[in-house]
Amino acid sequence: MVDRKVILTDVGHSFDRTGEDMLFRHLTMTLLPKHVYALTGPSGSGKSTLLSIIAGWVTPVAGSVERIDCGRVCWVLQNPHGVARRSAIDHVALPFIARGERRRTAETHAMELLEAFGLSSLARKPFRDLSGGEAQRLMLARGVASHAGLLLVDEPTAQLDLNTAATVNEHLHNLSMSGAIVVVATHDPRTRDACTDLIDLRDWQNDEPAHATSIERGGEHHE
Ligand SMILES: Nc1ncnc2c1ncn2[C@@H]1O[C@H](COP(=O)(O)OP(=O)(O)OP(=O)(O)O)[C@@H](O)[C@H]1O
Repeated sequence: MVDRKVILTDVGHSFDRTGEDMLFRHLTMTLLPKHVYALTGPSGSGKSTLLSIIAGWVTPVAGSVERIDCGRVCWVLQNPHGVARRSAIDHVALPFIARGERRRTAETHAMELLEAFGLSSLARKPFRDLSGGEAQRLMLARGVASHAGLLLVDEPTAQLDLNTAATVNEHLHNLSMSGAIVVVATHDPRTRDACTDLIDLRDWQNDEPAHATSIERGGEHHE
């Protein structure tokens, strides 16, 4: 875990076969644990694409990505998929059971996480009955349960009220402090401000190399 990092070197991507219409280019940075990276940019600028590149699911047309000691990669989608008939608690207990815990202990641990994410009253509800925001928080709880080393989150607070959004942001921070690398694609200024570092894709649309900036709590950011 000490050496966990993702190294992006001169990364660029285009879905255009000619490679002329690059979404971003020359993206060079190292992502580290204990940081929460806000990935911002206008709709269509390539945030989800960059998350897929960081996860290793898309190969960039330019540059390279090295994932060192990242362990389990967990992706929390905006509209996550679960097992329709399985209960919320089952979704979170499963990673504990997979690591050898007895069901009862796993359910106790899962319940603690459901409480932390404001979902304890929904524990026995089947996944198909959860709202979009509830389903997404459930998947974040599952990400924590599965000890993800690299957590990629798409718009975690878009569908949430202020208090729940603040709780989710706090958990993303806690997760990063426990040793995970967390990257959050977001349009929400509150979520951006709750992150430690900013990757604004608008900075990477030109030929000149840019860099990630760190964010001061309270909204201002500096280099
Ligand atoms: N598999 C694909 N093939 C072709 N074009 C794609 C593919 N995936 C995404 N694109 C295009 O690439 C661009 C970037 O898409 P992406 O989903 O990464 O943007 P985004 O910044 O996450 O957008 P939003 O904020 O709206 O979610 C868009 O124009 C999209 O249509």
